[in-house]
Amino acid sequence: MEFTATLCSTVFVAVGFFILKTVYDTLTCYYLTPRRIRSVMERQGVRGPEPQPLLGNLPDLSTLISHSTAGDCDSVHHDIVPRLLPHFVLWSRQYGKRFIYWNGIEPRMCITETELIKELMTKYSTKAGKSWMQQQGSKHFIGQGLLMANGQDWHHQRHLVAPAFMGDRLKSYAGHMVECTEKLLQTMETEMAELGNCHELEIGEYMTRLTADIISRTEFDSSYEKGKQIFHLLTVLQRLCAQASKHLCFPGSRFLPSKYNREIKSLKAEVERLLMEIIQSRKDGVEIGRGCSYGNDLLGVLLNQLQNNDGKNGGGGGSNKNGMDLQLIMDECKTFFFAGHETTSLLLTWTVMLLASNPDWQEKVRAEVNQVCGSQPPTLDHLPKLTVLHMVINESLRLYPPATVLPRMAFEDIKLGDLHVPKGLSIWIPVLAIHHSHELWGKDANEFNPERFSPAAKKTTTGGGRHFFPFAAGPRNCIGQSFAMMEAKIILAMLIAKFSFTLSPNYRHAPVIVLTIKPKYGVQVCLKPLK
Ligand code: HEM
Repeated sequence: MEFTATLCSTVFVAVGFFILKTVYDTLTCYYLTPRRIRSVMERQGVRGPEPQPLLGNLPDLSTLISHSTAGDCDSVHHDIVPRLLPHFVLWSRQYGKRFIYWNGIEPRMCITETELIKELMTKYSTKAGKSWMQQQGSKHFIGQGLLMANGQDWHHQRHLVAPAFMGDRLKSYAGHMVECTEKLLQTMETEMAELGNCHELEIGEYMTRLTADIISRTEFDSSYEKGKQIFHLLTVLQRLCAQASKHLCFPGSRFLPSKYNREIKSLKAEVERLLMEIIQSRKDGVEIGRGCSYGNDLLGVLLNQLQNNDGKNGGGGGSNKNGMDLQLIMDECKTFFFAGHETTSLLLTWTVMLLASNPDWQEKVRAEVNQVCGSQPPTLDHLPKLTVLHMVINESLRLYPPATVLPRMAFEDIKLGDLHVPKGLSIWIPVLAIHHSHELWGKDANEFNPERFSPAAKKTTTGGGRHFFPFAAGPRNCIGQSFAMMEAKIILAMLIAKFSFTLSPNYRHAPVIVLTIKPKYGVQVCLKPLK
């Protein structure tokens, strides 16, 4: 009897404690922390629009964006900040260069001062990183890979992955890039021969196909066909995850056996099963002595790195740890595909749009390619000599940076210039607005002028790369930057040597942001084969 009473009172106390803790955590997360952050920032003069309870400034933000992007642009111009970031334009005018707004319950401080941005990116690569909200949004299709990792995990992964993107390893991917581009150009030529000589096509579609092909080949080489199948499933999975807001969403709803959740779960399982098959067959090959290394593709480099790490850590590290690292390798494979193919495809698509509407620059690039490469595809020796092409690519990345904002959440209190940034505050860097700033780039900031990236312009106050962050900066910059630049140069050089192109009258200039900057209706160009 006494025992039962004691048990009841213990359970009662435990349940009471649990309820109190849940109430306290909810109150802290939804009310106390945001209030504390707000008052710390207000004391430093950083203010912003009044937030609504729980929703923050999301309703204002979505109204502003849906108005500004309701129609197409009235001409092909590049003054796109008021269209794509109308909230930035409005709030920076009202509250100054630094302001704070609320994405639901998450406070976000927007900063545009490039000195502060560089300090944040170089000094605080482990003390600031990806927020829980960002990680949740992408965990089904990229998991805990490099892009979403934080702190020491990020540091460990960066160390593991870096050799795959450096020196001779990086150079060895050029052959795949040329091969895949040749195949695509051949397809385009055949299609054009069937349809007559001047042929209109949506170039974005072709560029997406090409960059997906290249990343499948560089990641999986001999297992390339299976790689393509995996990436197809990943694309479906990513689209499905993007629909999350249309489905019933409350704490714990992801555990419900709904049709939506089941579909995500089964696609994810299929992707991981196929990836594991490729990894296992590489490991078997080495273990039975058929090969002495895991291969020269990206996956092979990761598996070799893992083996070297195991060797250094005293061999094996236990099956549990090894199992964990294999999961990490699968996550990295998914991350490279996600981070590496759409961004590059958009860079290529916007560059074609810019060159199609600036025929003089198209001609300059073509003359340079012909002079440097002759009638051959570009080689590694040619690439550094394609300086005009390099300037054009940079200008395209300035006007249409695929990653329009860079988010970083402070995991502890940090000092940024004169600002005290409290733990839990997200810092948002509006790359697009910085790249279009008249103050930083001069009066012609919204014009296409690749000259600003010429070696001579670097010496002027508005030229060069001081305010240029398409690949972020510091230790946590884009690991695939050199890969992407090499790929973009090879593809554009080969395309421009084969075809001349103009913008089709059917092209509607309507950039939109859906994670990255996309042309809403694609980019229709008329291609003409060159002799
Ligand atoms: C034009 C093409 C590309 C652009 C504009 C671009 C841009 C960026 C940016 C801005 C970041 C920083 C994101 C952040 O921290 O919030 C980033 C990170 C990253 N990118 Fe790229 N990227 C491109 C191509 C690639 C390619 C080709 C790959 C791989 C094959 C790649 C892999 C990654 C990875 C793994 C990260 C995470 C790095 C880390 O957190 O340490 N990217 N990229």
